[in-house]
Amino acid sequence: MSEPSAAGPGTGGRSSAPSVGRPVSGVRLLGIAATLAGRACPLVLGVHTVLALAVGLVPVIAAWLTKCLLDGLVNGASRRDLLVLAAGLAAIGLLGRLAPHASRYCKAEMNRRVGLLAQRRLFDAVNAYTGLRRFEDPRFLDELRLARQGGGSNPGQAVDGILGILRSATTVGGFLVALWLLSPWAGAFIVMTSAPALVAEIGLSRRRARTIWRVGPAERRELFYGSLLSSVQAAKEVRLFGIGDFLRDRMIAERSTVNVASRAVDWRELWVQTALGALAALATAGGLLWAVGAAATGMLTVGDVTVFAAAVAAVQSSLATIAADVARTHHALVLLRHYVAVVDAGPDLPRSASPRPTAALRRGIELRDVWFRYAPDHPWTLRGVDLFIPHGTSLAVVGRNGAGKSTLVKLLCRFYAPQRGRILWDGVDIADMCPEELRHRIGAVFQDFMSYDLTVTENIALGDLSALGDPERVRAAALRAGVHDTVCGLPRGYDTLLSRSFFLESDKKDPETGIVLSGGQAQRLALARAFLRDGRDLLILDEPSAGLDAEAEHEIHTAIRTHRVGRTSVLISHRLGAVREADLIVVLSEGRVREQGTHDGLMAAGGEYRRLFSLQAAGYRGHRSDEQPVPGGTS
Ligand SMILES: Nc1ncnc2c1ncn2[C@@H]1O[C@H](COP(=O)(O)OP(=O)(O)OP(=O)(O)O)[C@@H](O)[C@H]1O
Repeated sequence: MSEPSAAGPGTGGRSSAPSVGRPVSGVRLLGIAATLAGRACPLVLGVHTVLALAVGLVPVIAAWLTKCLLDGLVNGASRRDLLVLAAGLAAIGLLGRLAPHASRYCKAEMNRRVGLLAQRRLFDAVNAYTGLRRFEDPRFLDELRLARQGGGSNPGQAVDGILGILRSATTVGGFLVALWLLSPWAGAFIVMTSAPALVAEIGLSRRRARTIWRVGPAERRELFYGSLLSSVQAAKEVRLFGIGDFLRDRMIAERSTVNVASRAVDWRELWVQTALGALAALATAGGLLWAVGAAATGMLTVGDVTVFAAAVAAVQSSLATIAADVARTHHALVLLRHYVAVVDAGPDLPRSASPRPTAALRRGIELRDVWFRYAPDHPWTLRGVDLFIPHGTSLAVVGRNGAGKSTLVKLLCRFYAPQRGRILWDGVDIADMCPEELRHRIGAVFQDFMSYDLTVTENIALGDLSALGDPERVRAAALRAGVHDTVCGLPRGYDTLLSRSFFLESDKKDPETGIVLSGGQAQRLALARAFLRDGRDLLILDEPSAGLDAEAEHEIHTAIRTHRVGRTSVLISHRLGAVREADLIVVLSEGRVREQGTHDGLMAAGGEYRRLFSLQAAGYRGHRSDEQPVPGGTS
């Protein structure tokens, strides 16, 4: 078959680079934040809103009652009226004292509940990505990092910011009405001198958000170098090669880049806010001079001057608070955009609108002219692979590093979609199936298998969660993978935690709090996890014995052979001795099927397989492969 010219004729468009959401307007973001808060805690949100209004009105009512009381005292009002005013002032004072505490509690509770819901939705969305592409896209990883950073708190902060604006706006509105009653010009003057703060703060907040996004890659690299310097996996090489200082310097260089950017924002904030503060102070002084002058000429009463002084201070501080809240809300909304981008990104692989059911495998799996590359600017990894894996047979895939073996099994699991060609499960394109159903029918050990910081039982049972409450099944899988005896020797057997990360300082020396397995032992656990998925239609084993000693490898391959009998399996291994009993051996080279057949057939054919096999066999015997070639099929 000829090489496809672009990323995608036919099915090609399926695996083009993922797009992460569309631009989202601020209003929509606000709506999303409010909806999250409304869903997570409607009652708390309601109470918080009422309290915001009440707290906003308290200073206005208090100032007006004070004015009435003072004017009443000066003008000789009745004792009863004065007492009513004093009682009103006391009640408002009490409300002013208590409401902020209740408001703070509501805010914290709202943040907790909204954060929980937002995190759940974020990871629901992440779990819904069926492919792997997004996790390899640096831009998406930045979005995800910022979404995780702010996803828990930003929706709540945005709503709280809006309530803060509502609270301050109530205060400003109330005092403006009061000022307007005293002198409309005074009100206008105060607003005009305070408004620039709003505009400036919004500008500053935009700049800060842009900076956070711009320094994202540098922060990621800093984290990467930092984790290398502190990870146990890297510690050996870091020390042996003496690269600690080199990595530290790179980490510091990244931090310095971030610091330069954030310092520039802080510096701008400093002088803008200083200028605004000076302007506000001048306006206050000017306003007070005018009020005192007006009182001296009898234009204002003593009470009026009190209201005016309170209003000037309150309007200025409330407008400054509004500016800060607008900035805070804007900042939270800008970061919320990353959360929404991840949540709204949609499927990363095309899904059939009406998926075909994935029935138990009967005939076999066929790859028909499969072409695949990881990105449009990458070379082809698979180039027109044609292959049939009959049901109930074992297929071994061999080939040199980078030949495309692991890629082939990743396509079988539909972690990626081929740009051209089809993979058929009993004649049905797996692209037309539900990926979850397809994967339910597959058991696998991947080359880069996982070790989880969980107990032994959990590490195995993750292969099939229904086994979590079934110790017998877990034990049987461990026995088959040859790790049962090791587990029995652990401090808490199958309940032993396979991590030293979660202990308290006081338990530091207690091995019962957790242990670390050797690489080979961990690999056996991964194998047990795959064996637990007994009865699945396809078993994939990508280098399942790479980390094992010779005896363990022999044992494991015997167990795998027994397990594979009558089952459809794909085994990738560089140890050719381990694959010779496969029903079909395929040699991949540069993304193409070079040879296929049984061990005997391929040895007799005298091609690449025979060359590789002879090379390994000679290596074991200690002489050169070209001195004594291995007789076909018998070595
Ligand atoms: N996630 C990825 N993104 C980009 N390129 C990749 C990715 N994974 C693999 N490749 C490239 O695809 C090619 C085939 O890789 P693959 O892992 O399939 O080879 P392999 O035959 O399994 O090799 P090995 O024997 O070393 O495990 C390599 O050139 C590799 O660099």
